[in-house]
Amino acid sequence: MSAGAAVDPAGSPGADASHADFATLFDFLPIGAYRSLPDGTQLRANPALVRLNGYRSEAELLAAVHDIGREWYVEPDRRAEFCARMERDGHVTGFVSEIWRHGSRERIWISENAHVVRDAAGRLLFYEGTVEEITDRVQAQAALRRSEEELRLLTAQLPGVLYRLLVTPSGQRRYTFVSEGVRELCGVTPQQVMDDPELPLRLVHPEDVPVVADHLSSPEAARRPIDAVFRIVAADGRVKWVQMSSSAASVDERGTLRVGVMVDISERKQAEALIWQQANFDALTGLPNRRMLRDRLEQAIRQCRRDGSRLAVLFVDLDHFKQVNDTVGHAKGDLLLVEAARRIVGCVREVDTVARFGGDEFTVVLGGLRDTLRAGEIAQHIVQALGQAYDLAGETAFVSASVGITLHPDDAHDIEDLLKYADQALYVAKDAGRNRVSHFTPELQQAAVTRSRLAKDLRAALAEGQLHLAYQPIVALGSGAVHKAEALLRWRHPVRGPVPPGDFIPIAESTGLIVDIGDWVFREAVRQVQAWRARLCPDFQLSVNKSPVQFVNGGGRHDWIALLRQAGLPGQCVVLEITESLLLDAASGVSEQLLALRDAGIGVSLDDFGTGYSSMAYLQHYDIDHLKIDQRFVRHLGPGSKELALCKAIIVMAHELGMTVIAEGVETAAQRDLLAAAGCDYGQGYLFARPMAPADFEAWLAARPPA
Ligand SMILES: Nc1nc2c(ncn2[C@@H]2O[C@H](COP(=O)(O)OP(=O)(O)OP(=O)(O)O)[C@@H](O)[C@H]2O)c(=O)[nH]1
Repeated sequence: MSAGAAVDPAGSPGADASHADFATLFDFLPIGAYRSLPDGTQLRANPALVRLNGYRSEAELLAAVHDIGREWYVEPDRRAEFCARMERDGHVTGFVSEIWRHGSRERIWISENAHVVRDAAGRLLFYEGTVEEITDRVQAQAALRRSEEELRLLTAQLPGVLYRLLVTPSGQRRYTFVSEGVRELCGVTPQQVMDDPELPLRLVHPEDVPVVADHLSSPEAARRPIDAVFRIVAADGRVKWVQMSSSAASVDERGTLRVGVMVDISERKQAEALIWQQANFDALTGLPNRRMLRDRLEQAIRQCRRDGSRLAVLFVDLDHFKQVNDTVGHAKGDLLLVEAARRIVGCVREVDTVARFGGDEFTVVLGGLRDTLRAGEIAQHIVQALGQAYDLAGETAFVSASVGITLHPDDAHDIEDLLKYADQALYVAKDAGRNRVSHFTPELQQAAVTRSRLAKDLRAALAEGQLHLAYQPIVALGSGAVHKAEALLRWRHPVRGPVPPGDFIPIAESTGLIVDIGDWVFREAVRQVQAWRARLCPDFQLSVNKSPVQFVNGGGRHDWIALLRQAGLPGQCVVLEITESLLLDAASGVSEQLLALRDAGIGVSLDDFGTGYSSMAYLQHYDIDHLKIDQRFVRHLGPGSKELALCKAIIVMAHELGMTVIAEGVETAAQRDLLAAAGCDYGQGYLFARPMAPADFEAWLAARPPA
């Protein structure tokens, strides 16, 4: 474009009709068209170009414009560039520049197409071209760029990756925005992803490709929302868990525009894995815990149903493990548990489950059993393995184990029953002396039901006055005098009648009821001894049994010594009968409690002597007043018998240690005479009398010849 009007724009006078046609086109073109000289002189401008420049007529424009190069382009260099290209190429296409709207000096954007027009001799005549105003387009693009930049800045600090993805109707994918977070998450740049839309797919962990591929399967799939969790392998090789959520933001003829976000959830996954591990496995031994055991057992039962095989559940419990803790300490106790777990695992196949059920109890599930005898063999093997010496950080310890076995489907079908029955079988193994294997039988279940009913009834028995004491005399063998008796607990069940003590006392002990019952027994005995001291003999003495359970937690709820004091009775009026097993328990403060009894003058009698551990060290260590020789020795007494030799030895030893001796279960005069001859102080048994109600006791005593 340039000033001046030297050249007739339509050509020489007499131009033909085709020129006139061109002139029409020129005038009505919706975009600007011009002719100018390389020096910037404007020759012609069509009405559209006149308007573009803010003039009313071509003449006005041509008169106003002098040098298009200097007057038009905002960047003066643009004209030089334009001319250089025209000279070099003979044309320019889509040449975009910012210019001044000539008439108003307003800045606008244009796009030019132009070419050089030469004469037949090749001499340059003029430039000819079109000008289209594209200000709106350029501004829209600039606005878009600005908003993209804003988006980039805004999202640069966000954890994870934000992206915009165009999926064309033919399924082609193009990322139109990827946030900076992709560097941190995937180790690639946003530009790399935008240049190579397949790159993100190549980062998906090979095993998780199906998770993602499903969403790419079709253009329809591209419109569905995605919420997927999968792994990626970042550019540096690190595997990360990511969660990707994306949905279609718009759908038009260009395709589906999706917006999405992908965040790193590796830490959450790790925490979940840890929580799962802690929820399902035992921290000490690493074995499945009770909860996981249930899952495994469920699976094993399903397998049995499918293939008709059987399974065995083994409850393995260490014997007297409490003593191990008490002797070597809890930390070494832990080492033993870990080693025990290892040994049990070593006894079974890899497909079997070994779980820690709790404390010192393990559960083994042997699946796919064809031969159920195998379960017993494995159980024996476990007992044997656990019975070997343990090296606990330099200290050697021994422990035995008991095992209860139950079978599916033979004994039970569901998990609850299987676990319950295995526990019942274990109870039997423990009861029979430990260090052994016991199988569940239906009778066990019956016995367990009876036990649980009795436990329920026993709670009511105390409140409802169903308990009472029977008294068995303890006779001085030398003189025949009776100044002592043992108070024995009896239960008359309203429906069952008398329940043997051997049936209900273990229940009272295992349920803790023995503490309340024991207190009642003591008070009742004190009341009785007070009465008999007044009526029968001023130094009458009653023995009362005290179970080891009553020594736990400081010895029960009531202070027996204070009770005696309140009754105005001396400690000497009662003797507490304890068992040897109590003395094994060094940790329960037994020693202190026994000392307190002695200080109060209450005698202590060691019951069933000779049947348990019978360690001489206990006799030396504790203050024991009386030894009761167990009836098993007395029953087989005969002249020259081993039992007689043992009784004699016990009597001599006890006397040497300052104790008196009472023989239990004396049933015949011969036994009485042998014991008396051996120096035994007292005898108790059916020969003299059975346990009796107080009135019967008094009548019996009254009927005896005086000592
Ligand atoms: N060292 C250690 N001891 C534990 C752990 N869990 C439980 N125990 C102890 O294990 C003992 C389990 O006692 P029980 O099974 O009731 O009794 P026991 O002494 O083994 O005797 P029986 O089972 O009747 O033969 C208790 O003394 C618990 O304190 C543990 O994680 N570590």
